[in-house]
Amino acid sequence: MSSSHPGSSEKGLSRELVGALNELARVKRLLIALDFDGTLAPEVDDPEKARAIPEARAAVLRLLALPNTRVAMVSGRALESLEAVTDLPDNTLLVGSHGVEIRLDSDDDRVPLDAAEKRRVAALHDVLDQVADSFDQVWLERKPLGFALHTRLATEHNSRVAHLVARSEAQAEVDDLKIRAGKNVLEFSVRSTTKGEAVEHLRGYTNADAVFYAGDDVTDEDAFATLVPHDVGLKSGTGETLAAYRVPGPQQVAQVLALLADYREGGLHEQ
Ligand SMILES: O=P(O)(O)OC[C@H]1O[C@H](O[C@H]2O[C@H](CO)[C@@H](O)[C@H](O)[C@H]2O)[C@H](O)[C@@H](O)[C@@H]1O
Repeated sequence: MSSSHPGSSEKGLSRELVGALNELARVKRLLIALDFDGTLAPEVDDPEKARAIPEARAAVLRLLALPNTRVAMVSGRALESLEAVTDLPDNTLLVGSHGVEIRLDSDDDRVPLDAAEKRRVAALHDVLDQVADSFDQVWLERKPLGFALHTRLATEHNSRVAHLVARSEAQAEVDDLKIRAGKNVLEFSVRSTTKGEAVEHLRGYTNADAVFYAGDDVTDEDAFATLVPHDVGLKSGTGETLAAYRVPGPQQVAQVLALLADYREGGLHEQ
């Protein structure tokens, strides 16, 4: 099948990836699960200003309109932040805080914080707030169950030391923390859900026959690890990965999604 939608093409994509997308598009029920930052949206200094590139947004909207096709955003962001930056229709499934917060078709699945978790979040805040205050251009993003210590604009030295200090002081004060290193960020959570568990949950919820997952960061590897033959994993950018396919960044992720939409629309036309 060749591409038919204006703007979408197979150019520059490997033959293997194009073949895998063509196969994937033929399954009855398809789940397309997507990381946001670094995958659909280029990285920017202010997380609130991140937006999907127009081509990625257009492809996601096409996929959302297709029958038997569900689209999920799976992010480390707090759900509220993810809703704001993605600004997608209500039929988009949303997973925030690396799987802790989930918005499905009806009421969300968020598990409220118990008293002990609230105390641990407060203790974590006290420690990390002090660390952030001690370093130039290091700041703290609050999430329902933890914090992200951002060091994007700090010097390499300050970033490294801030991460080391934050990690050791947080672990000394708060038990059983989940700590994740991401791109210019160190994330702390009092619950340890992963994107892998989130994708498994979504696979069951949508009764998907196959899953497409795209992501760029270390935390996306938990999701890639859950993929089975017939699924397709796409790594955006550099770094080690379990994904079978790789593209340089959001522009090519958008191209892949547009092609998948082409193939899926074509297949449904034929039915
Ligand atoms: O799982 P993701 O959707 O990739 O979210 C991971 C983190 O993304 C955000 O931080 C990253 O993107 C920012 C905007 O481009 C950038 O300024 C920062 O350096 C990156 O680490 C978000 O702020 C975090 O909460 C997410 O966990």
